[in-house]
Amino acid sequence: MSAHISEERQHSVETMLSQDVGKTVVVVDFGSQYSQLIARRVRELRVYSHLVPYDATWETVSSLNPGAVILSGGPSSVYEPNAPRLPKWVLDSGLPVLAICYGLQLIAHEMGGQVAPANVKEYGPAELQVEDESSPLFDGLPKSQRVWMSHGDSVISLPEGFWCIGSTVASPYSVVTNGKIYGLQFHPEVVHTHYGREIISNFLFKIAGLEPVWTPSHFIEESIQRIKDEVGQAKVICALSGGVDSSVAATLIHKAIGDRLVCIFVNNGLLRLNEAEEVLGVLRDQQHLNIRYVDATDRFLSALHGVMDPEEKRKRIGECFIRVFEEEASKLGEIEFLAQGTLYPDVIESATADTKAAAKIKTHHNVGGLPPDLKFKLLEPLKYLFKDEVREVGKNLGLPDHIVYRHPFPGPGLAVRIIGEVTPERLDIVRRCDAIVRQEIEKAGMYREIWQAFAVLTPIRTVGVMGDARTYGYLVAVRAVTSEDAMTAHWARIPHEVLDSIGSRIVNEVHEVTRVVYDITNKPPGTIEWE
Ligand SMILES: Nc1ncnc2c1ncn2[C@@H]1O[C@H](COP(=O)(O)OP(=O)(O)OP(=O)(O)O)[C@@H](O)[C@H]1O
Ligand SMILES: O=c1[nH]c(=O)c2[nH+]cn([C@@H]3O[C@H](COP(=O)(O)O)[C@@H](O)[C@H]3O)c2[nH]1
Ligand SMILES: NC(=O)CC[C@H](N)C(=O)O
Ligand SMILES: [Mg+2]
Repeated sequence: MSAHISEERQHSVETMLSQDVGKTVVVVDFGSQYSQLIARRVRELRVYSHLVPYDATWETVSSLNPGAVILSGGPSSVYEPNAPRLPKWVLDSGLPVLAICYGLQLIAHEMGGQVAPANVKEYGPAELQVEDESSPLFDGLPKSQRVWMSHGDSVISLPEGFWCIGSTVASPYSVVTNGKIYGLQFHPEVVHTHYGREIISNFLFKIAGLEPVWTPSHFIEESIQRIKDEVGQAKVICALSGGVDSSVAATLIHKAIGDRLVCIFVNNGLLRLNEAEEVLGVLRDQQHLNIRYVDATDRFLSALHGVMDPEEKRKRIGECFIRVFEEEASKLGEIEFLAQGTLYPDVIESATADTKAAAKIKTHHNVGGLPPDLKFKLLEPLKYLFKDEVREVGKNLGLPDHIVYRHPFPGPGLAVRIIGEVTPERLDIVRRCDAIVRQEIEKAGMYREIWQAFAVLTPIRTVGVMGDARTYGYLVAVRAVTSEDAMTAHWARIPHEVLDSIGSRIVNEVHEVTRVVYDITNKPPGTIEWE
């Protein structure tokens, strides 16, 4: 069933893309850490960009209305036996190609050149000398420029028909072309390459001849029209959490269909301190959305009774959400659509779920957690945006900053921040700890720079001493990360004084807790949430 859902979602995303946002730049992902970043850089230049795995078929790619191809870097070496190959469609399609790092090495290797381990491995900055100032790739750029390298292999001989247009001391073939394909040994997508943005821009506009038509406000107008067309005279319920994604989705849909939208905000008993009051205060009273508030605490907590396994928790929560939406819908007459604030990373994950490279990490309640007998059609107007792009749309829609910049909070809520069984007592403990973490982060003026900050309650008990007496209570972990899109994250370098006040406040104010630790795991290898 989930494979079926993912095909359907993939199909509808492709249909929408080809109609509304101009040509797409297809980024072929060979496993680089920066593949996502390449797609973002292209969109920052107002051209829509879509990431596909290296084994995507031409059928998939052609349905995206491609205007150019970018090959990403990657950890493999082209001469290794199982290294990812160049998809045949790349050359057959005749599309303009920008090949970065591993991408360049693949082009050289597969078109008759040679790649070998370099004498000097290059990680970090290098000075690029432009050899051909008349190349459109370097239009308007200086002859010498700082670029950023990260490679152990190098191209040592060029395929027929290629010539060199830029070099560094360690990499003579840093920039090569045959007039249609452009290869770069360095990474134009990282900010350390001083003219990276300009190089990508020259490729898009001067070489591939694309149009910069993809913008947030363009997106708003287009998607309002699209929602009107898709929904017709039907009614929609929107699953609204107060998070930025569903608030932006609901606002767009409200603009499109007015009162035929009813939002459902579910208190699942797994929310943060005062969350229900705050969300209703802002979205109902200030933004004038039509919101039904459903307190389904008992239903969720009894579904979670005795459940220890994280995946089982997520499945039960996903199911409870849908049952609540169904019950509410039945009170509202004929409801055809369920709207959700699903984002592009969810679509990528579901689209690649059945390829050999993708592993199931966890079931996001709004994607993999949907029951097979779902009777609504899904309406997901944000499903090809990243979080920071959604924030930009939100700002353009006039949503207040505290919604636009609100930290993400997962639908399964505090349930995935309690290791082991979820009980009312444990929820109360983790909720109070979480409030302290957030208050201290805000007080330190760090709210915006941090992606998410929260507390996790472990079932471990440890000994302490307070007022000369022995204590024995829970171990709480504090987690704070920085991230661009939650696909990767770093643990946040919070100043020791701030950690100190978080730690002492938790132990002093939440008596059930005797010890606080700080989580210093990046993603990967960790995930942001503990379950
Ligand atoms: N308590 C809730 N009540 C109703 N719908 C919810 C609730 N929690 C989550 N959802 C639905 O699930 C979707 C996914 O949740 P998710 O947390 O990823 O997004 P969000 O809450 O809108 O934004 P953010 O990621 O910033 O928290 C939401 O967009 C919303 O449609
Ligand atoms: O709506 C959601 N439903 C879920 O089931 C879910 N699981 C994780 N998250 C959020 O997604 C981001 C990435 O989280 P992980 O690194 O833990 O996978 C982080 O921002 C998490 O908070 C969820 N959001
Ligand atoms: N960043 C990359 O794409 C690296 C390519 C290849 N693995 C190398 O080390 O040269
Ligand atoms: Mg949320």
